[in-house]
Amino acid sequence: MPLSYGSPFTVLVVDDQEAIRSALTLELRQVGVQTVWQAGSGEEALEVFSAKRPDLVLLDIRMPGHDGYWTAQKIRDAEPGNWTPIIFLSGMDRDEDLWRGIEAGGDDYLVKPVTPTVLAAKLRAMQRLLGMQRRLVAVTEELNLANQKLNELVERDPLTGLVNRRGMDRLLYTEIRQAKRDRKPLTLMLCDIDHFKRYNDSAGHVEGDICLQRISNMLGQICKRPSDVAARYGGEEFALILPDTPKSGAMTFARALTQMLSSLKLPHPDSPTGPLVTLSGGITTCVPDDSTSPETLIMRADEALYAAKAQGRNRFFSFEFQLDTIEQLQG
Ligand SMILES: Nc1nc2c(ncn2[C@@H]2O[C@H](COP(=O)(O)OP(=O)(O)OP(=O)(O)O)[C@@H](O)[C@H]2O)c(=O)[nH]1
Repeated sequence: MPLSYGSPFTVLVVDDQEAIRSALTLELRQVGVQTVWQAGSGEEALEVFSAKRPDLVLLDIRMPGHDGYWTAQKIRDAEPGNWTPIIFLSGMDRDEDLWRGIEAGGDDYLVKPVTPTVLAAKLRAMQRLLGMQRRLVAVTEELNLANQKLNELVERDPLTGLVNRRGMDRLLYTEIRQAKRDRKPLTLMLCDIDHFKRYNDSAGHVEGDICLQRISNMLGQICKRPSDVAARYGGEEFALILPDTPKSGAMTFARALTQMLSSLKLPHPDSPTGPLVTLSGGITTCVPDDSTSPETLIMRADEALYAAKAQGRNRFFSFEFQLDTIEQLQG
């Protein structure tokens, strides 16, 4: 009685004797296999295998030229990480022959002649294994995807959608190493919304959250290069990691950022600095060496931020440049 294979099941029959190939093909068709490909040698088997990717290989051992052991080994080499069941069909019935077949990469070993019932039973068993292997691959892929998503979520700030502190720490570490390798300048900016406590106290926390989201959108937009990163560093503090950005470029970037923010005209309900939401920022730029660490960069940027606040807020300051964005405009 023909077996039902659910999805189409394809078999490659490899035997140097045409009569055996034809007889096996007939038997396979009788037990319900829709597609059977044939190959008369090891080399031909490899060609057909690569082109057709059958679900199962029935492989003769003794063939002129390359034998079945060689062919099985080559098939295994041709599909790293994959598995196509290989059943050896041979007239050799010693235990050592069976052992060698399994060692060479075969999954089962049948002694010719094989009755249709035995062949059907073996096909059924291999098909079951193949189904399990495919499910395993699918589940592994799903798991990898879920892990990837989870990692992304773990490094995302839910309120603003920016990279969070955890992600920033990882990326900063990576970028320091990269910049050190490339001997390229790396800039870190820490920015802080001015008088944000007063904003919250006056407009309420919900409005405060919306303000944080608007600033985050703007920071995300201004980071145009794929390697630039905008992160939410803390409550109302943000960090920008700008690879391959020298001191002068960092100041230009900070000026553009300030202009973009002022063009947004976000009202601040209670700021001594003015009627609009403003940012202060600390900038540090260096070509990292062995002494550079995320901590040292963050500390330097934080000190510069403190200086920007002390100089009157609504400006970005860089110790390396010894200028803030206001002085630079005036100069
Ligand atoms: N709405 C909202 N507020 C936050 C969030 N995280 C931190 N804050 C607020 O941000 C404010 C930060 O206040 P401070 O550190 O005193 O700084 P500031 O008022 O901005 O003053 P300066 O930085 O000196 O200009 C606090 O009132 C926090 O409650 C948040 O997720 N949502």
